[in-house]
Amino acid sequence: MVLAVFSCRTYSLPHLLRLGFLTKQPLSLLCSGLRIRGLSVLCAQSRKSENPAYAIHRPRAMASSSSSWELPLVAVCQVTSTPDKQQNFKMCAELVREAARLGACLAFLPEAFDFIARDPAETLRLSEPLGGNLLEDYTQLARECGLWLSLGGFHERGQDWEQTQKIYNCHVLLNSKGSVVATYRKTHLCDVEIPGQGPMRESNSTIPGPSLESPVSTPAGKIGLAICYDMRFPELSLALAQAGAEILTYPSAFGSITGPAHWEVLLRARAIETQCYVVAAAQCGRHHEKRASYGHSMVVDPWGTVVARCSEGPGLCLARINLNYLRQVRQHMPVSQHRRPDLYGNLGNPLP
Ligand SMILES: O=C(O)CNC(=O)[C@H](CS)NC(=O)CCC(=O)C(=O)O
Repeated sequence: MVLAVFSCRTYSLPHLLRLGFLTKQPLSLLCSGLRIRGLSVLCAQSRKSENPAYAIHRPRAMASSSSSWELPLVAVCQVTSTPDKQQNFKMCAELVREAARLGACLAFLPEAFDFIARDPAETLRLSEPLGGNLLEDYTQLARECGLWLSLGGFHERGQDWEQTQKIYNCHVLLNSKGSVVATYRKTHLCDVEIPGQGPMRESNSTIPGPSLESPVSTPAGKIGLAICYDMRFPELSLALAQAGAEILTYPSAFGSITGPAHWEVLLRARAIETQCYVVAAAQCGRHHEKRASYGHSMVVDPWGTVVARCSEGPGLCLARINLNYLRQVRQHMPVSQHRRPDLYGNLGNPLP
């Protein structure tokens, strides 16, 4: 059951359908709702998913803002990657197409959306260069759907593959024409041993990226790129915010022990201290015998409120990005002007 409140506005039928509401609504109710001017219309939608394999969590209706429907809508996709690349693409493509149908201008996929392998040797074997078949498939998907894609962590064979035989964990941003607009290679690698979670030795297969990327303008706002474990380093998020980021992204494959303890706290802290939106698409469920992820993809607003979230299983959630709200938060509490680099130095090097 999804509730949507339309307040004090008249919407065209195609607009509503593009927003994804009312698609399963009896036409009579749909039309009666549309005819009423200057009134709030409350629509209850019970949506029996044709595909019970994943869940859709729609944005909360923003009854107080009559213009909220014009704000950019973003979709956060949650999947369970396995070593089967084709199957993973199928699942991701299905969610991206659903995101486009619901009116999203940008869809976020998690770290390791391409695959999660059983060991470093398999990771290296399955990896591809940016110019490979998998990225070509995503280029076509972005074009077909007409939306931007944040591909949260691609196992990339870089230019140095022949010498190093190691890869980069590369966050790729595609525009709606399928062109690569930006790449960021994960700079903090996750080499940790948490009791009960199984050791993570990312550096066995992966080289740390050499630099941060300047935030990128998208239809939803200026996006600062990061990946998963990077969220534990507030210096990085402050550097991105200082360089103009309005949305920070942390596509992730968070562990099942650190997840319940740290995931939401870290994401909300990054949002509050930078006064940015934070978007975190996550892996969920069991990838193979040896590995599982926490899920709970979410969008946090610049005040620290979780405005959209998935639960444990595959699916997507949606949120609207309101940059006026972001500016208000920054105006009311101008923390960036109160910083004291004379006491603790500049946090993070300035970006180019
Ligand atoms: O392995 C791959 O194929 C892709 N890379 C990952 O999944 C990485 C390294 S193992 N995972 C994390 O960074 C989890 C961090 C985490 O769980 C925490 O910070 O608590």
